[in-house]
Amino acid sequence: MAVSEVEYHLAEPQPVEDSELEAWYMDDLPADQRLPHRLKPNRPAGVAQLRKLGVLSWKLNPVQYETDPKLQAICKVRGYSYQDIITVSPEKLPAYEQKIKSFFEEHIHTDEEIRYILDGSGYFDVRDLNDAWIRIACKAGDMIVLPEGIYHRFTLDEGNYTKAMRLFVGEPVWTPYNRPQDQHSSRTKYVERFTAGSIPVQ
Ligand SMILES: CSCCC(=O)/C(O)=C/O
Ligand SMILES: [Fe+2]
Repeated sequence: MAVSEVEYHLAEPQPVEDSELEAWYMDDLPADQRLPHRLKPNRPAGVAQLRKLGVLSWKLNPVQYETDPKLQAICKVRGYSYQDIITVSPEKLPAYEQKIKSFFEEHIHTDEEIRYILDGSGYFDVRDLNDAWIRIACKAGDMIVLPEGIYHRFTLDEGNYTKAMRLFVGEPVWTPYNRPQDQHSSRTKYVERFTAGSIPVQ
């Protein structure tokens, strides 16, 4: 079905100037992965910077996720035809220890990673173009898209609980390809799209 102008408008990612998403450069101390790992002093990473890495974000109302016209417009415009809900917590996630370990292994995917936090919170870490870690704090209402080929990982924070919608174009493929993947076609495509001088693609 054709996308209307209203739907295009609703589906636009958060303008960088009024985004509430908080992100910062990480220290590399070997403490619990669920701690914030902020540098001292803190070095924030703005949404404008995340956009240059191809990371998109929206602020949605998680209370109305089943009927939200904005979420519906994003799905229509971007072709997200698949949705499911995952609860990440020691009590609710089968094979919790194994899964949490694999989420935190640095990896890429052959497609976008699209997550909408419905409840709780957690951290998505992404590598910037100089290979430094940026930690993105996601809480209820935050929807983010990590582009194909970006090195990333996920951890719960100290709240130990997140409930997230996973979205996908077509049949989902969750396979992580752990680093190093520098010759993988998804990685080389990412590097070509986002290295300095290139124009970020939405
Ligand atoms: C909050 S969803 C769990 C993390 C995940 O699905 C993933 O693929 C991390 O890279
Ligand atoms: Fe992932």
